[in-house]
Parts: sequence; C-alpha cells; structure tokens
Amino acid sequence: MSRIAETFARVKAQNRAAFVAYLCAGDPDFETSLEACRAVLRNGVDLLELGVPFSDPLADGLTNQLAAQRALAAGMNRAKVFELVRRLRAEFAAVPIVFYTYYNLVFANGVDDYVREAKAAGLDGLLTLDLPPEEAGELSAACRAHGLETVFIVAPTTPETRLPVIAAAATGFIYYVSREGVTGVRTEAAQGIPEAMARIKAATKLPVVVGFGISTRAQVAQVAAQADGVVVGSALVNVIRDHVNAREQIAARIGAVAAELSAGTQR
Ligand SMILES: O=P(O)(O)OC[C@@H](O)[C@@H](O)c1c[nH]c2ccccc12
Repeated sequence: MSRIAETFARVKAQNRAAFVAYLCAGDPDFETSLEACRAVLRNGVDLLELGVPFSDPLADGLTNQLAAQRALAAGMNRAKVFELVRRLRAEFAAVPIVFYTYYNLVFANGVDDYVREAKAAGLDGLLTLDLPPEEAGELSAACRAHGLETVFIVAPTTPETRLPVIAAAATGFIYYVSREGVTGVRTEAAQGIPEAMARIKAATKLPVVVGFGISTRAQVAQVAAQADGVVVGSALVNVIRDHVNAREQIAARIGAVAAELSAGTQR
C-alpha cells in the first residue's frame, strides 16, 4: 500500500480527516524551509504538499506567489527542491510528500527524467496545477512507470461530464478547491462542500481533500466533518511571510499554528 493510501486508511481508523499542509519549497531559504517543514510534520501534518516555486504561479493567490518569489530569490532550483525532499524523506519515512507544480517545470527537461528523479528523491505524488487530465497522458504514463501518484483538481465550476475523466486519471487522492479564484485566507470556509463531495464520491473511490481559504481551527473542523482531508496553505505560509526578518522564530511559530489547526481534524 502506498504512503498516501496508508495515511488515509490510518486517519479514517482514527475517525478524523487528514491534515494537509502546503508550503513552498525553499521559502524563505533552503535551511529555514527545511526547518518549517520539519516543524509542521512534527505538529499534526499527515500529508505535506510542497509547492515547487515557479515564476508564473497563475493558480496561486498573493501569499503563495510571494512565497515562490522568496524561494526563487534565495536560489531555489530543481536540484535543491529534490534535495529538500531527500532530507525530509530521511527523517520522515512514512509521511506522504506531494509536489504542487506547474507543468512547465516537469516538461522542461523531459517528463520521464523528472518523474524518475522525483521518485528517487522520495516523493509520493504530483499535482500539476495547469495540466488537465485530458493532456496528462505522458505524465500519467511516467508516474505509473515510476510509482508516483497523479493528483488532480476538481473545482466548483467543474462540469458533471468531466468528473469521470478526472476520476479516471487521478490516483492517490483528488483535491477539491472549495471556491473559485485563487488560494488565500478567507473569513469563512466555502459553502456547498457536502454537495460537492457527493458529486465527486459518485465518480471515484479515492479520498478527497478540500482546501482554499481554510485558516482557523473552526473552519478545519467544519471541513473535516465533510471531507477525507483538509488543506491549509496560506495561513501557514503567512507565518513565514510575517517572520522573514526573524527566521529563527519560524519553526516554533509555524509548528504552533499547525498544532492548533490540525487539532480541528478530529471528528
Ligand atoms: O492557501 P489556502 O487558501 O489555504 O489554500 C491551499 C493552497 O494554498 C494549496 O493547496 C495550493 C497552493 N497552490 C495551489 C494552486 C492551486 C490549488 C491549490 C494550491
């Protein structure tokens, strides 16, 4: 069983949703990013989404765009992103790590080489934010060959007819982005999640995680009652933003936020 499948089976047996954290790899620098990832993994995170910093993050809100800029400014590159995964995998054998990346970065130097290197570094899956399943044949074949999961997104605007296409291409889990627009902290979790879960669950047996705008323990608890996993990104990335000039504080503070929010996943 894959790390991802084991994780969802474990949290289900514990009657809770998985707590999924998003951080941008190398934000605000390699060593601080490694410390921030360690801190959230030691404080309730069940699955880590690592954003691969990109110059044109069209699907990201301002918080994540600035995180990518900080990482790129600090010199983050393909080799260092894989090194970060290797370092985390050496310390956290069981935690699933999934790249959130734009297809350009995967495609640039050969899809098969990228997937092989990602698997060798210890990665479990890939979510390519700008690659629809209809165009993902080469990537899906490479991931099948090398043993990476291919996660795909369902949005509130996804037509019913596309759900089977997405469900057929997805492995590991499906990500339901619970509102239109881009990522970013909001005052309340989106409405309509139960209805969306019913739609998606009619098309797939895969676990479904829900994200976008979730930033408080109460919002986590609300979504945890409705989904298999809850994703928090900007609320964690903002801790890094707010302590860029006090980097030694980031690990402790981001660990505390992860501990507070992840407690909301208990049903
Ligand atoms: O930041 P938020 O509102 O907590 O949402 C999670 C989001 O950041 C993370 O899952 C993510 C980062 N980049 C993305 C691009 C598309 C969809 C999702 C994402």
